[in-house]
Amino acid sequence: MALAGVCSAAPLCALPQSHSRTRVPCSLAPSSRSSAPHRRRRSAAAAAASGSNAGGGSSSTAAREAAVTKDYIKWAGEAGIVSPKVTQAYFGELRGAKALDAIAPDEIFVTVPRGAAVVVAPNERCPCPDFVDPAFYKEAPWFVKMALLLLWERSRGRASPVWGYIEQLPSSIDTPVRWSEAELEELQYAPAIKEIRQQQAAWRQQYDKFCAAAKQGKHSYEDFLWALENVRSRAFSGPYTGSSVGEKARTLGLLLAAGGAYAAWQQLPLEQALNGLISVLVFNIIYDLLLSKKLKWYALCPVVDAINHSSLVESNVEYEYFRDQFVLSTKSAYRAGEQVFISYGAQSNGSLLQYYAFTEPNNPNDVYAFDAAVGGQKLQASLQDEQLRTVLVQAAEAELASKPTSAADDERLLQTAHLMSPRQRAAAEFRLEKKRVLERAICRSRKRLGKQAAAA
Ligand SMILES: C[S@@+](CC[C@H](N)C(=O)[O-])C[C@H]1O[C@@H](n2cnc3c(N)ncnc32)[C@H](O)[C@@H]1O
Repeated sequence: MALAGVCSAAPLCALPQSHSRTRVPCSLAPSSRSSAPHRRRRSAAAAAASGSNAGGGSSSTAAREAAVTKDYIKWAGEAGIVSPKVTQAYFGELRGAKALDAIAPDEIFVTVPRGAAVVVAPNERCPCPDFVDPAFYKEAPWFVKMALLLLWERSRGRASPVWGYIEQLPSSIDTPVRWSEAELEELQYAPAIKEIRQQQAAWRQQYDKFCAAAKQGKHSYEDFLWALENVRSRAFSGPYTGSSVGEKARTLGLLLAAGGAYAAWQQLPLEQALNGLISVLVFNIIYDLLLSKKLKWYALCPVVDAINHSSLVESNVEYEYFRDQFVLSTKSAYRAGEQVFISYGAQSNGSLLQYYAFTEPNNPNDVYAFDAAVGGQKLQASLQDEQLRTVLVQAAEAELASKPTSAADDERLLQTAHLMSPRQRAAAEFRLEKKRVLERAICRSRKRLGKQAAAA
């Protein structure tokens, strides 16, 4: 899931009202209805307790999962997370969040203090220099930094402030980064296969670098994947707003102490020295809010990230600057007992499969990219609308015809999905949706061509 764009629900000039809701929106970094291979993704703790990673439906597994959920809820409360209207629940095989009470549109129903989240901020010093070489941390991309933080926090066990969160994370997500070449080919979609191959190579490279930079113990590639997959399927990002007000207040305390000493030394009236210091502080805050929007920060927000995706809903994860907390609201209303959804952003099925391991049926953000050359001829920029459309329709039809299976074949296969491996099933769902995107585009274009011909 990526944290989004622009700033603040409250106007920036509202700065002096330091308890106004100055918020910065976030979105889930690069979405129940699909049947992803990892649908029943047990928590690391539940899997460890049974000594296996495979999903299972036994009553002892259910009991362990219930215990993990109970621990998680307890931990969340102690960490200051406020979410009285939602709880973790299973919807078939898929874990998600259930409304315990009616949730109104725009109501804030989850509040997560920054201290209960795992955060990567720009230019921040490596928080775990005993765990990994800070030089590697500094140069690593944000998702590797966050994966390192997860591994570090996990290694601390109950001493970690986020142990309750880490315990309930899925033990494995089985995104296509783990798939073999033959399994990837089943996707029947070249752009996705290419991206996943690149990701496989890049993650391996990062792992090798991590092994060289690790200062504590040995870490398997499986451990590294666990962390990266959780990060890529759960993190939010947003415009960076600088250090929190709490940190600013501590800085102010130091400045005041220094200011007092300075005033004494210079024989200046204390007030005058403090005025200067306070304006420095205000300037810093204004600077953070106004100028640092382009810098991004990333957060794993417990409870918020327990909620599944639907591209049919609108939701907001925002950071309240002055309260130093993340808050969640949606534009939808939910009744008690219903599954709650949020949006991870406008993501195509390519990115949903690659990072979240599922495909959303009828995803309005799905696209189909292909090389539109027909009969060896490249498209001419000078083609008129109608000609262009005709060529595109032909190219799209040729593309569909080139597939090893038709949409009807895939639909038939999926009728007996229980006979397929989870990866085969995920691949079939994905390629069927891609074919539907092409078919809809062809159908629309043919209609338009028909109208144009009738009008001529
Ligand atoms: C942010 S987590 C959401 C909570 C997660 N289901 C859990 O058990 O912790 C994102 C993951 O949830 C699953 N997920 C979210 N929305 C889904 C959907 N609409 N259909 C299937 N799986 C979904 C995917 O496995 C995805 O990687």
